Parts: sequence; structure tokens; C-alpha cells
Amino acid sequence: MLRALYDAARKTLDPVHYDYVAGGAGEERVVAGNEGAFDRYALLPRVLCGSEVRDTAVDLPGARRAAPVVVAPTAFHRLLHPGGERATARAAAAEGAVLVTGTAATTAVADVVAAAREAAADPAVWFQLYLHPRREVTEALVRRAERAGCTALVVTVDSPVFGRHTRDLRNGFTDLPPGYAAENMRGLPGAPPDGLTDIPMSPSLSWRDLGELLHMTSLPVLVKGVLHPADATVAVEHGAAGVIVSNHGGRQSDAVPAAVDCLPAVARAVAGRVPVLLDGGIRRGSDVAVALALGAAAVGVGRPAVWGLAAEGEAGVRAVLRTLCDEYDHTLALCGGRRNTDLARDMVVRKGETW
Ligand SMILES: Cc1cc2nc3c(=O)[nH]c(=O)nc-3n(C[C@H](O)[C@H](O)[C@H](O)COP(=O)(O)O)c2cc1C
Ligand SMILES: O=C(O)C(=O)c1ccccc1
Repeated sequence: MLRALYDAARKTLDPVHYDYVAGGAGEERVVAGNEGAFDRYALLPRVLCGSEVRDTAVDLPGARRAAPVVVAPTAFHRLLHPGGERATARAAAAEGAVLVTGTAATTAVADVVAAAREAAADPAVWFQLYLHPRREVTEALVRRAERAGCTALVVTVDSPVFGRHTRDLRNGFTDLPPGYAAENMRGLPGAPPDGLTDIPMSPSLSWRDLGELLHMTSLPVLVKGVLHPADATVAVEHGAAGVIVSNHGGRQSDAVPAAVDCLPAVARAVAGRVPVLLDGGIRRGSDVAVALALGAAAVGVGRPAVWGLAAEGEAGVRAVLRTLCDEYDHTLALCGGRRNTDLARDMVVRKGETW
């Protein structure tokens, strides 16, 4: 459905930047695996129980939204389209989707939220955070997000070290070019804004650091990058407001399972205490339906939104979100559902393994 937009993105982007977005760690087995995993699931519809009027609304931390599709945090939008994060923010707000803007954005969070507010009266922008080894730097970032009007924080925990993006290493793309900066890092304690090397990652971060983050803010905090069900349990016990099952779109480890294959066990561990979100490989409305039936409250999309942005700016991101949500609503109707929670666990089967 969105093939034409993706092709346009490929044509218009500098090949090095295209590779930055498309690529992943190692041999990119996980990049391929995230998408491929959805091909192994099928939906078993229920019949004669549907409705003309469907309600796909979802309650997420700091956001009730009309559809269960969130724009996942991705870096460097200004590098990919002159409209940058502002264009993405306007698109997400206009389509009623949560936008997760982040530490690696090339537009300051206050400007991102301002752009979202131009496009809709009540937008929802979350801020994605890399925990800084220095607590005062993390705290300064948190205050920026709070002051800007973000309604939740997303802390990414799958990056104890930078991912080794094979194509970037081959292309020599290891930092932002001159003229671009990770704007949220500008002027932070001890952090000159020279680019992505200012976003340090540390393998010595621990659950204690998450605990400290939860104490320094009253915003809900979602934990992004959980694959092991035991970690989901610990996150909830610490007070996380949500768990995001994600392998970072295959950009960190190239030896992990497909994200959607980790979802059922995480959903079981969380047991409805907080919403579970999933990102990685969502490309069509039926993928959204599979994820919801396997226990997700909502899904995130990374690359699809970026391709839309690169191809057509705000209009491209809007087209991606609208298409996914339309397809999802149509799939829900075909499954005999009227709301998201009608997609029950027993309506997803492994292909070739129906009873
Ligand atoms: C170009 C790019 C940049 C990304 N930057 C970040 C980031 O700064 N922080 C983060 O938590 N995740 C980041 N991610 C991961 C996404 O949030 C998300 O987990 C992933 O893209 C989902 O997979 P998908 O692209 O198949 O939808 C990035 C992904 C891409 C493709
Ligand atoms: O590219 C990424 O996946 C990513 O998460 C990131 C992290 C720090 C700076 C830039 C991008």
C-alpha cells in the first residue's frame, strides 16, 4: 500500500542517509526478522459479531488517542527532510497519534510540542530519553521535556552501548554533518552540542537509575526496549507506566528474537497492570491487529513514518499514519470486532498450525 511512498523516499534521500534509516546491526537479520515474523502469524476472524461503528480508541499514559498507532522515536528528522521534527509533529497531531520525540532529535522538544499544537488542540507528545550516566544531565533533559509540555517519558533501555550499524560503518556515517545538532543536548551541564557523540550510552546503568528517574518526575515513564518477561516484571514493580517491547528495529543486537515473538510472554508477565506497546516490523494494518491480539495496547512505527517524512514531509507522515489506521480499522471489521479489545489471543494462530 505504502510502497510508492517508500520508493519515493529511497529516490529522494542521499544514499548514506537512506542506509542510516534502513539499516541495522550486524547482518541485519533482526531488521528482516521483525518484518518476517508477521508473515508467520494469521488472524482467525469471528463472524456475525461486528459493528458498523467501530471504536479504535486507546488509553495510553498521558494520552487518550483515537487509534492504537504511535510514532516511535527516530533520530535526525531535519537531516531527512527540511521540515524535520516539526513536520512529523504536525502530522502526528493532525492524525491524532502520539509522537515520541527524543534525545537525538534535531529540533528542540519545546519547538516540537509547539508545532504539534499548531496542528491540533490537544496533541500528545512523549519524550524519549537516554539515561545519562550523570544524573544532573538526565534531570536537565527531563525538565526540558516537562516544560515543553510532554505528557510522558519513554526511557530506552536496550542501548548499553551504541549499536554497530553495518552500513553506517561502511559509509563512514558516524555523526551528524555540520549544521545539525542534537538540539535537546544543547547547553546541558558539561555537554557541548557537537552531535550524536554527545549522547553517551553506558553499560553500567541499572534499575537504580530507573528508580531515580521515576523519583525525579511526576510524568508517567514507559520503559522501551524490553524483550525478557522478567525485565517487564521488574519495570512494572519499579513503577513504570508502560512497557515497550522492542529490539530497536534491529539496530542494537543482531541476535535477538523478532519483537513480536517476545510480546506474548511480556504481556503475560505484565498481566494488564500497565499497557504493553510493541514496535518493530509493523508495516500494515493487519500487523497492528496481530500485535493487539497478542497483548499490545498499541504499536509504534519507526521507519514507515521516516519514509513518509523523507518522501513528502508532513503530508507523507500523515499518509502513512492514515493508511495504517484505515487498514487496521478494516482488519478489525473483517475480524468481527468493534473495539481493540475484541481482538482476543485465540484469534492469532501460527500459519500451518491451526488446530
Ligand atoms: C533511523 C532510526 C533512528 C532511531 N532512533 C532512535 C532513538 O533515537 N531512540 C530510540 O529509542 N529508538 C530509536 N530508533 C528505534 C525506533 O524507536 C523503533 O524501536 C524502531 O524503529 C521500530 O522498528 P520499525 O522501524 O521496524 O518500525 C530508531 C530507529 C530508526 C530506524
Ligand atoms: O540510530 C538509532 O537507532 C539511535 O537510537 C540513535 C541513538 C543516538 C543518537 C542517534 C541515533
